[in-house]
Amino acid sequence: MGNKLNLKRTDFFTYIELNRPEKRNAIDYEVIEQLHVMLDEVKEKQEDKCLVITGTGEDAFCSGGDLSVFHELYTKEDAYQMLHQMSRVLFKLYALNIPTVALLNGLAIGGGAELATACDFRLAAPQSKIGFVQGKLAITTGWGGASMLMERLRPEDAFEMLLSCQIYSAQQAKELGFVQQVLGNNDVKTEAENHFSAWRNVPLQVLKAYKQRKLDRTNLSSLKGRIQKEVEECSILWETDIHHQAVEVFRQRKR
Ligand SMILES: CC[C@@H](C(=O)O)C(=O)SCCNC(=O)CCNC(=O)[C@H](O)C(C)(C)COP(=O)(O)OP(=O)(O)OC[C@H]1O[C@@H](n2cnc3c(N)ncnc32)[C@H](O)[C@@H]1OP(=O)(O)O
Repeated sequence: MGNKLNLKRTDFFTYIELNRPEKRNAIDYEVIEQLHVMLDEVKEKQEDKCLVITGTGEDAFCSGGDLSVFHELYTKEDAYQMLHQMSRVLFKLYALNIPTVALLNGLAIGGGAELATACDFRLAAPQSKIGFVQGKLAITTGWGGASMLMERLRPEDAFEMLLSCQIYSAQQAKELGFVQQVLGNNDVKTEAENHFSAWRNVPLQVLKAYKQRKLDRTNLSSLKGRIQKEVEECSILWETDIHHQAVEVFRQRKR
């Protein structure tokens, strides 16, 4: 079996690619652990200029937590451990010292939408769809995505996206300000690299300085506290029968 995550570098872009297309790039424990390691590597490596998070294939960017594994988490204490670990990954990504891009090559669902929210920019292939569907599973965003979404969008639009649990087209997500650009039909990485071509000539120290100015707009310790509350709230909901039943419906749907 291949790697569940790939780290690749071109002359300008550093890619972290989720590589579990058979599970719509769902995130399990190993992926969480590898994301921690890779983000530390990117932060410490002095030459990386722009981090792009994407998924393998054309179906999915990321379908959120791996329900074939996480359905075994039954109590709030069990759920907390996993949710807390992944919320730390997303905070690390949010606060990374270089610009970050979520390249939506397909569906970004549940925790996949949270992962996209942690990035500075979201570019979407035309077939992409985005949904904070957690409410349909009788939980809330458990990785800190709601707090980050409130920072990224007008609070009313963020609130609407979260409450509706709706799956939005790339174009609808652009209208809400979640997606900055819907890409054309060519290879998604080529499209994204063309979109950011003007950045190539900008010195790394300038890119890093502007990223810092962007981060300065957010009180990061306050954001961390809000994310912590989100993790705790989701852990409590995770324990309920209604959540376990909803996950079971998903797991049994093809049997
Ligand atoms: C845990 C944290 C929490 C958070 O904080 O946000 C979450 O992320 S909860 C998880 C939220 N995600 C979901 O509820 C998505 C569940 N998946 C789907 O709704 C659909 O699979 C899809 C993503 C809309 C794609 O639909 P479709 O294109 O029709 O493909 P399939 O449904 O046939 O899926 C193909 C294959 O992938 C497996 N799969 C998909 N998503 C997950 C997942 N999240 N976890 C584990 N496995 C997943 C799916 O089971 C299929 O495999 P087979 O059954 O073996 O064919």
